[in-house]
Amino acid sequence: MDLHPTVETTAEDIASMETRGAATIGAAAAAALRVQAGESDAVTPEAFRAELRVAGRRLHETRPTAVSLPNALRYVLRRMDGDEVATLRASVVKAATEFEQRLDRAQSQLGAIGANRLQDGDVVMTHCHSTDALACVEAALDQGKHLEAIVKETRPRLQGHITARALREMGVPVTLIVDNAARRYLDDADHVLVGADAIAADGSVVNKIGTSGLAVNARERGVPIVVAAQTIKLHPATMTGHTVEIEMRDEREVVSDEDRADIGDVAVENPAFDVTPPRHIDAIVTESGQFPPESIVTLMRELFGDGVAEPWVEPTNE
Ligand SMILES: O=C(COP(=O)(O)O)[C@H](O)[C@H](O)COP(=O)(O)O
Repeated sequence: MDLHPTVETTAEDIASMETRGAATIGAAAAAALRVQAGESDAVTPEAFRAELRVAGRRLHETRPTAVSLPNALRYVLRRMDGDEVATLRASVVKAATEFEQRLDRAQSQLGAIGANRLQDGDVVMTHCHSTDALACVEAALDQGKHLEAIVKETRPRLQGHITARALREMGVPVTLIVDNAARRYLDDADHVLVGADAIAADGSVVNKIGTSGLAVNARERGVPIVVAAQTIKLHPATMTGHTVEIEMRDEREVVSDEDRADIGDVAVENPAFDVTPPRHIDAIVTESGQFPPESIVTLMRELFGDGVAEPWVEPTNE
C-alpha cells in the first residue's frame, strides 16, 4: 500500500526539523492524515483503516519526544468511524480539521492567560522557539503592555533566531545572547518564558536542551519561570509509569565533519531535549488555566483518563 506523497513529505520534514516545534508538528501530522484519508483509493473499510494506521505509524516514527505528535494521531485516528469507506473518510477529515481548529483556539486561549502574568515594561527571557510561549507575549502586547526580550540563541540549531525574528516583527526590542550568558542576563529579566514538548504526570517538563539548566539558574536568581503549553503537550502515558524518550540527534548538528577531522576522534552527544523537575517551575499555563506543576496531573486525568490508546498500531485480532 502506497502512502500519499504528502504523508511521506510531512514525515521527512518533521524528521529533518524542516517542520519543527511541538504544536506545529502536531498540526502537520493531523493535516497529513487528512490528506491520506481524503485521497485514499481504498475500496474496503478494512483497507482504509489499515492505510490510515500505516500513515499514523509513518508519522509517529519521525521524532520521539514531542507528545503533541502521538496526541494528534490519537485525536484523529480514535475518531475514525464508520462501516463504509465514505463514512470512514469523512470522519478522519472532520477529526483532523477539528484538531487543527482546537490547536489555534487553545494557543490564543493560553496566550490570554499567560499574558496576565506579564506586566507593562517586563523583560522576558526565552529559550528555543515556542509558539505557545510567544502567544503569551503577543496577547500581552494586545493588552497594551510594552515588553522587551532577552533571547537565548539555543544551540545547536539556533531556534532562538526564529524567536528573535518573530519578536522583532511584533515590535519587541530583542537582545540576542549565547546560551552560556543566560545566568548573567537573568539579572535583567522579570520572567523566563518557555514552551514544552511533553509534560509528565509529576509536573516535569520536557523541552529543548538547556531548559533545565536555565530553570535552576532562574530559581537561584529568583526569576519566575513559566511554561506555556497547550494540553496536547500533556503526556498521558506518564500516568502509568512510562517515561519520555529524549531524542538524540545527529552529531553533525554539533560538530561539522571538517571540525571533527580537526578535533580528532571524540565522542559527540547531541540530546535535543532535557527534563526540568517541577520544583524548578513556577507555573504551567494551558488553555484550561494556570497550574502549579505538581497539580497538572489533575488536568491530565480529566482529559486523558481513559488511558492511552495507540490507534496507529495494528490490532492483534486482525
Ligand atoms: O523544544 C522546542 C522545539 O524543539 P525542536 O526545534 O527540536 O522541534 C519547543 O520549545 C517546543 O516544541 C514548544 O514549541 P511550541 O510552543 O511551538 O509547541
